[in-house]
Amino acid sequence: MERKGSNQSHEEFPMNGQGEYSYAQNSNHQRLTADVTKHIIREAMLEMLDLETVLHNSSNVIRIADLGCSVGPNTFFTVQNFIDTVNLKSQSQGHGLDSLEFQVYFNDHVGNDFNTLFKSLPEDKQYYAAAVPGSFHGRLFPESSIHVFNSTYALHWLSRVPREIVDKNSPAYNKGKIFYIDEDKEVTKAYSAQFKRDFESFLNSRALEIVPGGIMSLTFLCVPPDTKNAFQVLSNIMGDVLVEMANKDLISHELVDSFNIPIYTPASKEVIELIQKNGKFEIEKSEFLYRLIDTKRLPDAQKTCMSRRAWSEGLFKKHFEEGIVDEFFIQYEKQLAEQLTTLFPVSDQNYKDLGGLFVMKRTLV
Ligand SMILES: C[S@@+](CC[C@H](N)C(=O)[O-])C[C@H]1O[C@@H](n2cnc3c(N)ncnc32)[C@H](O)[C@@H]1O
Ligand SMILES: [Mg+2]
Repeated sequence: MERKGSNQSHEEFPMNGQGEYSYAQNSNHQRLTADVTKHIIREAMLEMLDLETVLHNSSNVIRIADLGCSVGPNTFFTVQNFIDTVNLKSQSQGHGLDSLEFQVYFNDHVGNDFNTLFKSLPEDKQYYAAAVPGSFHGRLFPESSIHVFNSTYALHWLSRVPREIVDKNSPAYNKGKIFYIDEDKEVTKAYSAQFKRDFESFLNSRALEIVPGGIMSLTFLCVPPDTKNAFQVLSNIMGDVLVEMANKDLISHELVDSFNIPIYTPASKEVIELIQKNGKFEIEKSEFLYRLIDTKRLPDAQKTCMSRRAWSEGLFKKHFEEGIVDEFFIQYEKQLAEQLTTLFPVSDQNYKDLGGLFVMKRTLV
């Protein structure tokens, strides 16, 4: 049997597929983002997309891939927006609606619940659906085969926990914490370096797979300038709860020390620099989502806990004994109830729903 806590380099932590804590039932925030970004993506795409160029007179099939699609329903909504937009463009370029066919590839880790995803495909969908299992940090498609790439709320996942932060002899060893804080320069540096390696390899793979003139839209956690990193604050409260549980001998300190969340929330500047350094994509739009989403919602401890549980439960179950996971989330919700309104006063407009949207076009080669 796999030893608990021994597998920090393993990269796969799929969202919950079904039930009360499922991603489908606890991804409203991501859905809200999709609503907000829909029009920006559409506008940018109408501006940038040239069907004559991307189809290259070879076929009438448009291939769209959603990377890190999870189990739905958000991915269906996102994909439909791309199809509607391509159809609009097609009309305006005089192609006529009937001439185009759509192939949609749903990508996620092999362990993703693709059955749940495919069982809930919209009945009236206007595309052919296929699954593409595997990590988007590497190659997924043949060269020059995809016209539109999308990824929503997935690219902040690292391919692994950075080596240094679990190495007891490294200055970046993250003892007693499960995430980075900006003040801890060595740990932050290790996280940032891992993101850089991962994002570079993502961009290199996509640059090969997308056709010249193809469109890529990326939305993920990322920190606009001068903004409080709410994701970081909420993650470190998780760490405090674990340390508290270890102090009560419910889990071992060793297990807490070796546990780390493999997510990085880059600064928007870091992302833009990496795209520019890669040189294969021209950015048409970069927007910060915190300005766009309604910030008047009260922080709600239960909802916050549920939505974080939907994406993180797999991580916890893999590392700790399954029996303590419920107790952990009960304690976490209690802590959130005590701290949320003080940490994030409603009057503070600068912390919520941080994220970045980057819409770009593959340069012509
Ligand atoms: C928070 S969900 C987002 C789902 C959906 N895109 C949405 O907006 O609701 C993140 C998804 O990214 C997937 N993911 C993370 N890293 C990945 C990787 N390297 N390759 C493929 N999928 C990945 C996770 O398995 C998860 O299903
Ligand atoms: Mg740790």
